[in-house]
Amino acid sequence: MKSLELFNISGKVALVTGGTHGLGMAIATALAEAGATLVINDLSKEKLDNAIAEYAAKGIEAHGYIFDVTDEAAATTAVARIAAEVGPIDILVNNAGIIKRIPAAEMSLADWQAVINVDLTAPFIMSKAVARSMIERGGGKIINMCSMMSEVGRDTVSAYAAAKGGLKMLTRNLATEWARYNIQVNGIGPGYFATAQTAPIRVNGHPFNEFIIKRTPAARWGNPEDLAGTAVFLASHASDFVSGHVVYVDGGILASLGKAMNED
Ligand SMILES: NC(=O)c1ccc[n+]([C@@H]2O[C@H](COP(=O)([O-])OP(=O)(O)OC[C@H]3O[C@@H](n4cnc5c(N)ncnc54)[C@H](O)[C@@H]3O)[C@@H](O)[C@H]2O)c1
Ligand SMILES: O=C(O)[C@H](O)[C@@H](O)[C@H](O)[C@H](O)CO
Repeated sequence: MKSLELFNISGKVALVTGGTHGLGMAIATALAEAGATLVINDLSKEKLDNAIAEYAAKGIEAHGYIFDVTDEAAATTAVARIAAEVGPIDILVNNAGIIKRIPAAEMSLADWQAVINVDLTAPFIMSKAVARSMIERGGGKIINMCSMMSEVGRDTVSAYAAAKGGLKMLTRNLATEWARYNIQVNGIGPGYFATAQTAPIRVNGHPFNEFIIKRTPAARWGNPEDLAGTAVFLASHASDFVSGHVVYVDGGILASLGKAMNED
């Protein structure tokens, strides 16, 4: 295979959970542009309908399925329906995620568990739901959406950091168990990206907004499209001997200690 052909994923079925907007939509768009048949999921019909129209405007046909990724029975049923109606899933992107920014000492157990359920337990549920068919068919690709918080902490995001750190280790463990079946399990660790999730801390004049621009060596927020190349790489034959890694797409944040106040 010639090198660029390695990135062609024509004929593959890709499911992007929570793929109705933001980072999920950017990744899903990249996978569809590289040839994949696109399936997206989210919690509401309204979100799916809006997203399907947005994909259609880009010339992409997206198949939408409503289910909660934390509900094992619903997720397993949906994966079987997708296999019957669209085709068995070759590429799973565990993208659906939530964050609750609450100081640890004030966080309720219910809030903690909600974050762990969506950000850590659901990727386990979804990976398990697709694995048997991938094993039977000789391989597959699983991509987990990790975070800067897979590596470092920050005030107010203890549950999110625990989940995303756990997701990095789930990635390594599933990679270990399933490499023998030609299933590659990897993660993408986005730095700080301009999406709805970061909207509350991205407003002009907000100290965190200034901090991120200063703290990121590339001196900007990421645009969702910055993830496209990494997503296609990890979904394609180009990464067939790459497993258990998290690729950080962060404008250099993790490589850098940052600057002191007077070092501008
Ligand atoms: N935005 C960033 O800067 C950033 C950085 C690093 C990692 N991430 C991660 O990337 C992923 C996508 O981020 P985003 O900013 O686009 O998020 P987002 O909140 O904009 O979108 C996530 C989607 O997941 C859906 N979802 C939530 N719970 C669900 C459930 N139980 N079942 C099905 N769908 C559910 C939501 O409805 C939403 O549409 C998340 O996992 C997030 O933690 C985001
Ligand atoms: O409050 C926060 O610090 C942010 O929301 C992060 O958690 C990012 O969304 C992202 O996951 C970083 O990689």
